[in-house]
Amino acid sequence: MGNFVCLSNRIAGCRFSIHPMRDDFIDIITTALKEVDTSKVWVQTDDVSTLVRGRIAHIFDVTKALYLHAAKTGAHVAFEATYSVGCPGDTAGDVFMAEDDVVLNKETVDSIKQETSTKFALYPLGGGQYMDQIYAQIEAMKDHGVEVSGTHYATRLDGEAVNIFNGLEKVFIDMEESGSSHTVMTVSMSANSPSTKGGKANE
Ligand SMILES: Cc1ncc(C[n+]2csc(CCO)c2C)c(N)n1
Repeated sequence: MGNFVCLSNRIAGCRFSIHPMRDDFIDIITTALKEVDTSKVWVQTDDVSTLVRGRIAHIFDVTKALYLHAAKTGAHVAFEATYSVGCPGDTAGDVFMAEDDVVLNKETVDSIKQETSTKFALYPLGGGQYMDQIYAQIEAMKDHGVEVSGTHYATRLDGEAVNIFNGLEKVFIDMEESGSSHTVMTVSMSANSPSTKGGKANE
């Protein structure tokens, strides 16, 4: 994301899966992986998920682009991701730390309109005031033009996927800048779902 300056050189990463609910799911996943420029992250895809590691700006740029390329096919797409920065048990390997925060996919991706339902949960690890940090970041998400609502164990975000990813990136940057030693965030997204938004499956 180009709008924020990432002050940290710490390794960030995201392990995520995209599940398109359509017969051509292989094509949707593999085409999205080819369409996205991943040259500023370390990337590894296997039969379960894809792992990207590098600077925060590129981790969000690449995951946002992959989600949007898959969702723009019109298929019902689910995205499950765990973002992490500053893991004390981490190794310095399996990473590509680009020389700058100049992102490679923003220009092609930020014009894609894609309404998206999201639930995210923030886990500031290793600090005492974790509930205050979580509440502050939920409040901050309201500055990104998305609808923010509470639910059990997560916060729901409804709006444009680009705004949601940008807001989540800002959450991560803020956590880094406030000195959090290790931050984890889980994200579930759904695009083009045939279900009623916010409706309960058992109703
Ligand atoms: C982002 C992401 N990476 C990997 C997979 C696992 N996966 C399931 S089907 C398929 C294509 C055929 O091999 C792959 C790679 C996923 N679902 N989403």
